[in-house]
Amino acid sequence: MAKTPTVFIDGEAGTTGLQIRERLAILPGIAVRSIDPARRKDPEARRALMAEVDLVVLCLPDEAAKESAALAASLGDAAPRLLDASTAHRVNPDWAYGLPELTAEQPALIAAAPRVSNPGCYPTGAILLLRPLVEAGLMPADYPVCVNAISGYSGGGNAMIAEYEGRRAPDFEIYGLGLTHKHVAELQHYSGLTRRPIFIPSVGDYRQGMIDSIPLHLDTLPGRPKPADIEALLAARYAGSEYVRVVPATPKLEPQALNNTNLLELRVHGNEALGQAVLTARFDNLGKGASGAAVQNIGLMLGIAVETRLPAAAE
Ligand SMILES: NC(=O)C1=CN([C@@H]2O[C@H](COP(=O)(O)OP(=O)(O)OC[C@H]3O[C@@H](n4cnc5c(N)ncnc54)[C@H](OP(=O)(O)O)[C@@H]3O)[C@@H](O)[C@H]2O)C=CC1
Ligand SMILES: CC(=O)N[C@@H](CCC(=O)OP(=O)(O)O)C(=O)O
Repeated sequence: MAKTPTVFIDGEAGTTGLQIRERLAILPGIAVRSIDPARRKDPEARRALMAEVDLVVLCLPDEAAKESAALAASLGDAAPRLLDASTAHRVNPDWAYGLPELTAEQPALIAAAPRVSNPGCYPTGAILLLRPLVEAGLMPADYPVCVNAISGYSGGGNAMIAEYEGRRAPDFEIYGLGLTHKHVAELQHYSGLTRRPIFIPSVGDYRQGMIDSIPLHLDTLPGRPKPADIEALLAARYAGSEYVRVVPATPKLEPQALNNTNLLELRVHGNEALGQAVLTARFDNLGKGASGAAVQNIGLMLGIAVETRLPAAAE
């Protein structure tokens, strides 16, 4: 009988790590190995456990993720495969980008890669909206894109959760107004844009759920497409996708409807007479934006079927 693959989640007590652990706990095809909590930041203890497992999932701040990747590399031939949930390696060509829906080839690249970087929450939705348009020539690569987004406060990890749940944070705020948010690099790179997009995130007083929205003046696009043309392009691109769905436009949209799932909905809200449209992507920042996506990638990397929903949502 084939050996059950083993996984160590480095950072399993954090927001993302905990949700990956909960999802993996119900899978019979994977054995999760945990570190002694007292030694969870001890490099030697982490390195020793890395040597014993097939796959390490990094759910750490960027600097700690880089340190962990170096610890794994120091094991040479005994190094485990890595899946990094942080921002540290997302545009590093030595790491596969863990967005299986990016291209037809991406699932096979992820399945074979020694190192995979899980995408950022905000870029996941924006890339899935933009890349097909750029590839089809419907949007020029140098188009001046603006992405607005809202996240639940769990997107800021344990520190932001404590601020909101301790009533020490505003009900709503926009941020990243220096225009240098850490997600812009991967958003631009994997969308295929040559001009740096403007990205304006915001966070509200609710735990989880995310919407990216991208306004378009259709008369500035080649061929002046109608909203229905864009919707048809996206629908054809994601036909048959297990998790990404193109669904009808709605006059209003709230961000929490897909929580605890790995689903992502794309919409084209448009007004043909005005020549304007807004593209939206709705998903769970902790689901397809983090832990659900990580479990999807773990399934591809280990070649096993996985359940990407949280156990409560799967009932
Ligand atoms: N939350 C989200 O929606 C998303 C998060 N991510 C990314 O996932 C990663 C983890 O984020 P998140 O779970 O939100 O963060 P949290 O702050 O909730 O968790 C991080 C965990 O890492 C631990 N940790 C910190 N430094 C070390 C270290 N040197 N060695 C071992 N453990 C360490 C922390 O312990 P302690 O608290 O004791 O310091 C904590 O348990 C980040 O890179 C984040 O950017 C990605 C997508 C979405
Ligand atoms: C609300 C909030 O603060 N969100 C975080 C993004 C979530 C995150 O940490 O994302 P990645 O690890 O995927 O890059 C932020 O804007 O920095």
